[in-house]
Amino acid sequence: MSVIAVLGAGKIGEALLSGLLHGGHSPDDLLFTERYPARAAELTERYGVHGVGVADAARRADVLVVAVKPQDIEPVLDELAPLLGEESLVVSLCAGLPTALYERRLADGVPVVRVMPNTPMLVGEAMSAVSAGAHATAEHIAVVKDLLSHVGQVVEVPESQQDAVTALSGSGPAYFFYLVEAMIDAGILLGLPRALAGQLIIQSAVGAAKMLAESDEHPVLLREAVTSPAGTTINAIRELEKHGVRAALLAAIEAAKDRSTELGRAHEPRV
Ligand SMILES: NC(=O)C1=CN([C@@H]2O[C@H](COP(=O)(O)OP(=O)(O)OC[C@H]3O[C@@H](n4cnc5c(N)ncnc54)[C@H](OP(=O)(O)O)[C@@H]3O)[C@@H](O)[C@H]2O)C=CC1
Ligand SMILES: O=C(O)[C@@H]1CCC=N1
Repeated sequence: MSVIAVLGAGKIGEALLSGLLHGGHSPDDLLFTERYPARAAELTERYGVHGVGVADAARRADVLVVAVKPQDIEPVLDELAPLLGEESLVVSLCAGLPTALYERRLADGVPVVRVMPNTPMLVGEAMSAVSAGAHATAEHIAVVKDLLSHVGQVVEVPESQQDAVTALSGSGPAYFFYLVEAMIDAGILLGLPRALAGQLIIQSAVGAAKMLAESDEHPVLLREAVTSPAGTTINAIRELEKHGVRAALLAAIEAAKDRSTELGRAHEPRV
């Protein structure tokens, strides 16, 4: 099995380590780098995976997964540049950062695959989208797809769609958590105990997600089946429409896509 090093084991890096371990990877085949020794020690204790320096990771790993914040990428590229060659495989999870950035900064021919995953990776339910950079072959894509298939579903998309994917599925779990949080608050408003409101809404979300995943029916039809004539649901839907919730979602997701594009532009060469 290939050795995988996660550079920057924060929220998504840790989710990947945890997901891969749950998916059957051995801790001996995983490495990570972290800036602070206390964070590294915490991860080693939690997962039995070893923290190493970037040079060690580059030497020992077959696949280097970059999971630092886009704003922190420059020093990581400086460190990696003299260490990697065509036999390496770099996988970037960073929102907005194009494969061309890595290709400009790393040695000629280093293959790079851009991936947008999401945090349900922690429970083996990630949605990941992969795109090949200029030097990544079908074999590199197959390696990355296989890796990510241990922690959820994987699709391949043209890199030109990655900012939109980031706004939809990369950030997507946050929108659902936000809705659940607001709906639990509605339960509180109606006088229910918080624990009960939480149970009612979370199980409704799980059930609705399962129906969406397992039935062939369009979400509109699933919603219509809940919306009885002159019943309760239509009163709620009228309020959602009145408050522009659909338009708010369109605008919110467009704003997330714009930010992803902006994060990439921040690293374009100055002319
Ligand atoms: N969170 C999410 O849901 C998703 C995030 N992503 C992408 O993943 C990347 C990471 O995001 P997220 O996990 O949320 O962010 P975090 O800040 O939680 O994780 C980044 C980690 O990288 C560490 N780090 C920074 N620089 C270095 C370095 N030079 N060497 C080693 N470690 C370093 C940070 O340490 P320190 O804390 O000390 O700064 C931190 O632990 C981003 O690019 C983001 O766009 C993609 C999909 C989903
Ligand atoms: O908010 C962010 O920038 C990252 C990328 C997608 C999800 N979280």
